[in-house]
Amino acid sequence: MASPKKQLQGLVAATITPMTEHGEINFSVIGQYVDYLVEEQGVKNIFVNGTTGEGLSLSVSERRQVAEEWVTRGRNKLDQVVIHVGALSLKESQELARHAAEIGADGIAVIAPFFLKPWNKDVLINFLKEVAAAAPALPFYYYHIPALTGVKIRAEELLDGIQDKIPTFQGLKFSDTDLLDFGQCVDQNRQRQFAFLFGVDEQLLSALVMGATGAVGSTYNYLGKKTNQMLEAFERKDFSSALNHQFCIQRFINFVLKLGFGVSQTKAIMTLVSGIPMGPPRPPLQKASREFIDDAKAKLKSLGFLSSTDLKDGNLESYS
Ligand SMILES: CC(=O)N[C@H](C=O)[C@@H](O)[C@H](O)[C@H](O)CO
Ligand SMILES: CC(=O)C(=O)O
Repeated sequence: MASPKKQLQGLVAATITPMTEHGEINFSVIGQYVDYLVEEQGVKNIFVNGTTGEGLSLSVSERRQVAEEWVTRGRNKLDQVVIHVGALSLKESQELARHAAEIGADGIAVIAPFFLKPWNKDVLINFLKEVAAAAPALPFYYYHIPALTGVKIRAEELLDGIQDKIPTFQGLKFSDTDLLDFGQCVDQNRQRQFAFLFGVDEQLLSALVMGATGAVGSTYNYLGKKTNQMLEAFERKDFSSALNHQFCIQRFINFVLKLGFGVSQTKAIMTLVSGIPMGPPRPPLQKASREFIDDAKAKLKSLGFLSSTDLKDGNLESYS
């Protein structure tokens, strides 16, 4: 069993993998990035090499280096560093799990393999179990993201009896809008000290009502402060303020979703708000358009997420 650790709570930023204009990983800005999250956004947990981090577009060697850099730079600054180690190859996934343990990460997360897919709960559990066993001292999180993996096995079903199979199981990152499934995960596991981490940032308040203990998301990179205000309002049972904060966040996310929003756009927005150059995404993804950036910038400004002194356009010069 994993050593009883402090439960993963509050906001977890799904980190972006910064890249150079030539498509190589830009390790040099990760130190600054850690400081930015902690000092400017009040976010002290990270989720590395996930969807936002283009984890599945990196080589195994790159994933190891990225994980190591975040753990090193985050030491004594971050509370927890969770590494996503999911891969299509069980061997690769196990290698990454072992590596996460070696470098002193605080946990590992795994998505369902999405090419040759598990067709039922037991088959999926078996795969996850083999990965978890490669890092027997690390808390294990299942990353449920059916829209991207195509694996629609309900999380509620998966969690039923999971600790018997995976003794290090510690929680769920739930990136889906099915609040019945999410609520039942919480309801049926109340006796257990699991972390229930919600992954749809624009609906977090509803998930808090349903029992979420934290959240992992891309927007906490740059809307962490605002989202923390929502969490605080919820804590003190000031639901009308909490709702106002959620609506404000929704106005931004709704706006960008309509323009077309994904990892590329997240990289551009983070560059704009933090001033730290995130660079382009890796193919098949393509850089966000100049038009997207102009529109997003105007929206961020009008919602008060970007003060005019924050504008660090220099880093966006390569967008055209
Ligand atoms: C599919 C995806 O990347 N989801 C992210 C995390 O799970 C979220 O943080 C979204 O980016 C966010 O909720 C906006 O839709
Ligand atoms: C959003 C998220 O959790 C991810 O990028 O994996």
